[in-house]
Formats: sequence, C-alpha cells, structure tokens
Amino acid sequence: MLKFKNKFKFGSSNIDKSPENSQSLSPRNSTDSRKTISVNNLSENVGNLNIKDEEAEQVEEQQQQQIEEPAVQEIISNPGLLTIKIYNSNNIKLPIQINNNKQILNALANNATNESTQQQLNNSLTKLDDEDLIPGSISTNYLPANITIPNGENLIKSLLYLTVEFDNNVLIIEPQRGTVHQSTWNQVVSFDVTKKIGVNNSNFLNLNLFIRLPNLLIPQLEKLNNKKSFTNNGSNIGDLLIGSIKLPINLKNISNPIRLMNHDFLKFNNYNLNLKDDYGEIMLTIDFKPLIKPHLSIDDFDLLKVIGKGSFGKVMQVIKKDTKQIYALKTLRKQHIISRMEVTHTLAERTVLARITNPFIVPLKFSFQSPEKLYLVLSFINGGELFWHLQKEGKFSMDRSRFYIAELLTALESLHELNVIYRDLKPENILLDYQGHIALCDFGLCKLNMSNNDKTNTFCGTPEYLAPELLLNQGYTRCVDWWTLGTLLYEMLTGLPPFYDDDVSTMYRKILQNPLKFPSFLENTDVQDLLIKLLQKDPSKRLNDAIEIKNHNFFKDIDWNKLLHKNYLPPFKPNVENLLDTSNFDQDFTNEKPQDSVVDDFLSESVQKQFGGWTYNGDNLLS
Ligand SMILES: Nc1ncnc2c1ncn2[C@@H]1O[C@H](COP(=O)(O)OP(=O)(O)OP(=O)(O)O)[C@@H](O)[C@H]1O
Repeated sequence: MLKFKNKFKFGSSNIDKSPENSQSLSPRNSTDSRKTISVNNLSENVGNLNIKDEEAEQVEEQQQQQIEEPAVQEIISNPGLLTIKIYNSNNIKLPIQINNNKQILNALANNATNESTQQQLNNSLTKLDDEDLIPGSISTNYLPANITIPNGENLIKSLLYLTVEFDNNVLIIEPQRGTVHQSTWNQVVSFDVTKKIGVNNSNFLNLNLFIRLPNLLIPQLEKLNNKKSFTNNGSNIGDLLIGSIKLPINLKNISNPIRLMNHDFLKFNNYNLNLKDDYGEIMLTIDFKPLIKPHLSIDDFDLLKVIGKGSFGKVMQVIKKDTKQIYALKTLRKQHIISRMEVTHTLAERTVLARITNPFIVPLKFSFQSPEKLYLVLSFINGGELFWHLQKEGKFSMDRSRFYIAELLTALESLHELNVIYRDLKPENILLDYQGHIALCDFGLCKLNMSNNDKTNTFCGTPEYLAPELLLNQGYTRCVDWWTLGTLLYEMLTGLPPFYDDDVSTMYRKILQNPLKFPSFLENTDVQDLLIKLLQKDPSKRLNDAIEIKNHNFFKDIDWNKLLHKNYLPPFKPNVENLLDTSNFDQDFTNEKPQDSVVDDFLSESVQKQFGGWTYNGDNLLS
C-alpha cells in the first residue's frame, strides 16, 4: 500500500480561500490522503485572512474551556480495573444448519488440538447420519473449538472465538480446548475503567461469540438467508456470529474491591437475527478493583509499533504495562503546536474526547504530558481507515454506505449535543474497528461552545468537503457537518465527492455554483432525496437537525436504539486476527522502530501553562 500518510495542516500562506486563486491540492485520483486545512498554522504571511478574529476566537475559547464544565449526564463510575475470567462454555448451538461434508468434518476432527477432543469428535462422526444438512443445535458436536493447522508448524487456529468489549475497548480471546459445543477457555482479561463511562453502549460489557466456518460447510441457502449473520472479508472462511451477551455494569460509588459475578453462567442471544432461543452459555467471574495511578508517563507503556503520523507527532500501538491493555498512543510535540498556533485546537481535541461517550467515536482513556510533549491514550482501532477500504473498492453498496452514515450521524449528533462542531468529516478520519463498526478519530479541528445557531468564521476543513458558506466566508454554523455528511455519502456511493475536480479552484467554483448531479443508478431513490437535502448550498434550506435526518426515508429500516447498542452486524468485517494485528496499517509506518523520540525543546513557564488542563488519568473529567 503506497500511501502518503503524513497528513498536515496548513494555513493561508499555502491556501488562498478565494475560489479563483486556489492552488491545486491532493488530487482525488492519487493515493494521497487529503489534507486538512486550518487557518491557524500560519508560519509566514497571513494572506488576506483576518488573523485577529482567529486569535480572539482562540483566547475566547480558552477562557470558555476553563470556565465551562460539561453537563455530564452519563453514569460516572469510579476508576479502576475490571477483570473478567472466562472458564468454560456449554451447549453452544449454531443459528444455522451446516453442510454434512464428511471430508471437511473428518479433517477438522483429526486436527483438533488435543487427543481426547479428536477421539470424541471421531466417535460422534461415526454416528452421524447421511442427511445433507446438520441442524445448528447438534452441529457443534462435530466441530473442534480449535485446530492445529496441518503443515503449519504447530500453528493453532481457533474456530471459536469470543470478543469482550468494554467502553469501546475490545479484546479477542480463544478457547484452550474442547468442541464448539463445550469448550474450556480459562482466560483472563482486564480493562482500565476511567471515570467517564457513558450512556448508550459504554456501560455494558459486551460478549460476542463467533465461529470461523470453512465456506464448504456453509449451505448456499444459509448464506443467502443469513446474510445479516455472516461477515464477509473475502476469504474462504466465514465469520458467523453465534450469539451475544450484553451485561450492564454499574461501577458507581464502588470504593473497595468487589466481586460482581462469581462463576455465573450467562446465556447467549442472537439480537442480530432477532432470535429468541439461547445459543448456549458461558461461565464468568467479574471483579472490580478501584485504583488510580496519580500520574501516568510514557514509562507506563511498552511501545509496540508505529501505526500513523499526524501533524504534530506519531501514533503508536502500545501496551500498558500494568493492565496489559493495548492502546493507540498519539504524541504531539508542544513546540510544533505553539509554532503553528494550534493550542486551541489541540486542547479542544483533548476536551472533546474526554467528554464524549458515543460508541462510534474513538474513546480517550488517558492523557498526560512531559515538558516537551502531549500524549493521548486512545482505544486501539485496527480495522483500517475507511479511506483505504474505499480506495480499494472504488465505491460501496447502498446498504454499506447507509450503515456507515447512520453510525456517523449518531456520532455527529452527540457532538452537536455537546455544542461541538466536528468540521473535518472525511474517510481519512474514520476508522473501522475489528467488527467493521465506525470509530471517528482526529478531533483536531473541533469547535467548542457552538450552540444551535452560533456562527464561527475560521476557514478550515478539507478542500473536497468544504461547505459553500465556509468558502464564502459568511460565517457558518454546525450545519457544515451535515454538508460534509452528504459529501461523504455521495463519495461512498459514487467513488468521488460531488463537486470533485483535480483543480481546487475549479472545485471550489463548482461547490458554489454547479447543480448537484447524480449518476443514473441514484436517480429517483431515497438517497437522492436525502443528498439533495444535505447538499443544499444555502445552509438555511439544508436539513439541520439530526432527528430530521434520522427520520428520512433513506433510514426507514433502521432501529436507532439497536444501532446505538451496536446490535447491527456490520456489512463488512475487516481482516483482523487479534488486537496485536497491525496488518491494516501502512507498512511504511509499522516497519519503523517505535520510539518516543528525545527532543530538547525549551518552553517557558507561561507557554507550559497553556497546556495546564491536559492531564486526564481516568479520575478527573477535566482537570
Ligand atoms: N485510536 C486509534 N487507533 C488506531 N489508529 C489510529 C488511532 N488514532 C489514530 N490512528 C492512526 O493514526 C493516524 C493519524 O492520527 P490522527 O489523524 O488522529 O492524527 P492528526 O495529527 O490529528 O492527523 P491530521 O494531520 O490529519 O490532523 C490516523 O490516520 C490513523 O491511521
């Protein structure tokens, strides 16, 4: 994958906002990520922009940040460590029938990882009748939980696996031995609990049990009927969701270690298929230990891989030494932030991330600083950028586009509820998680304290996604986010943003003047109607309310509550082996040696003071 990932922001020294004079930027047909523009990073001359306004805005924002505490509606729990022990699973059934393909079943049985399972499976197989299909309720008796890959140098592959998710952090675990019907797991996982445990998805412990089924065992009919249950990543194995458990966890006011569950059995349901049966059970113990480490530092983490580069530093995959949790660590060099006048945007990113609790926004776990750098510890999301998937496939199907846009819509809605405008929606800032759900990242252009009709003037965004009112420098409201949502939907469906042109000045002119055109396959569809309403050049005529957009016919089949609980199975599952897997990241980065580079910048006390409220150790919402 050849991709120029070193995205950077630049100011009006590089860009003239008048449509006629703009220079050409990041053509869409190249593999470059499109660049975010922000008027703040003015290193040389400031062109024709009113820098005074921007400075005033920064000062005002900084003051407001210090004064205004968010209205926190979410459940607040004590920070600490949540530990889940998984012992065994019993009576697991599949929600589908499988092909009675003796050759494959025998091969799987003979490669079961331990001998007693091999014998047990072979015994069962001798009694299996010759019907073409095996019912889901008994099929698991003929499948091993894990196998040793033949000629794979003792490589073990699990057919069964469980994802354990808490506060948008996911761990993938595999059983030790047994059949799919009854397996021994004996696995322990831990989660760092921070104080911000929100509404919606994040105060649940979510367990999803999957099976990797060889395609030859999946009947054609089941593939068609159960499209919703299979996720497709193009390989010869289908990942089938067997069932889920959603367990509400309330850690409010717990100040001593406590056992929340003790060897209890929980039953799997299949919400996705709306099936009422249970699909077996799993035995768990759950413990919570309140603890706070007053100050985190880079020494609390082992650095594993470089996974990306941002404007001010690197993003690395790291492991937290005490809890063994994998995270993404974003480093930002203070000197760069100061010299590009990006303090406000940087603090806004940290503030928004610490406040927000939407399941489709990458959660911030901790933030800390050294004299030279700022650090953000985020959940590690490893399904790859939507940008990369879109480039690979050219465009997405209607269903797939609808799914992503629906999840993003709720993310933007929750930002707007906090009076935050996102301003930089584009496929480069959207990550897919291991299941294929959206995780919006990069909050470096957020604008805080923007209630419904408040206007701002800062010229920033990404050329292809700029709304007309922004180009006209007329001041703009949160409505720009709905324009960018429309642009993104159009790009997903057609492969290009609506007014795309290789030449940026022509593109700006088109955004301002050209009528919206549709390819024939979109004509007279619900999505065409929605796009027309989102891509209204006059913001006063644009759809301007998340509820109104949600109620549009294009989303008529979406149950928004089910969506918010992540109970829709994504239409596409990225290839992700486990949480250590970095194969969806650019090798140019992952081949780099992960290190926290030493810099000897000297910053005066008054400059350091500007970063005062940065630290977040899981106990404070805003320090
Ligand atoms: N939580 C995360 N999990 C996995 N990868 C991440 C995460 N956050 C960021 N990345 C990777 O690092 C890259 C850079 O991160 P990000 O976009 O936040 O940096 P930035 O400095 O704000 O970038 P920009 O210059 O575009 O504003 C992302 O494109 C993504 O590939």
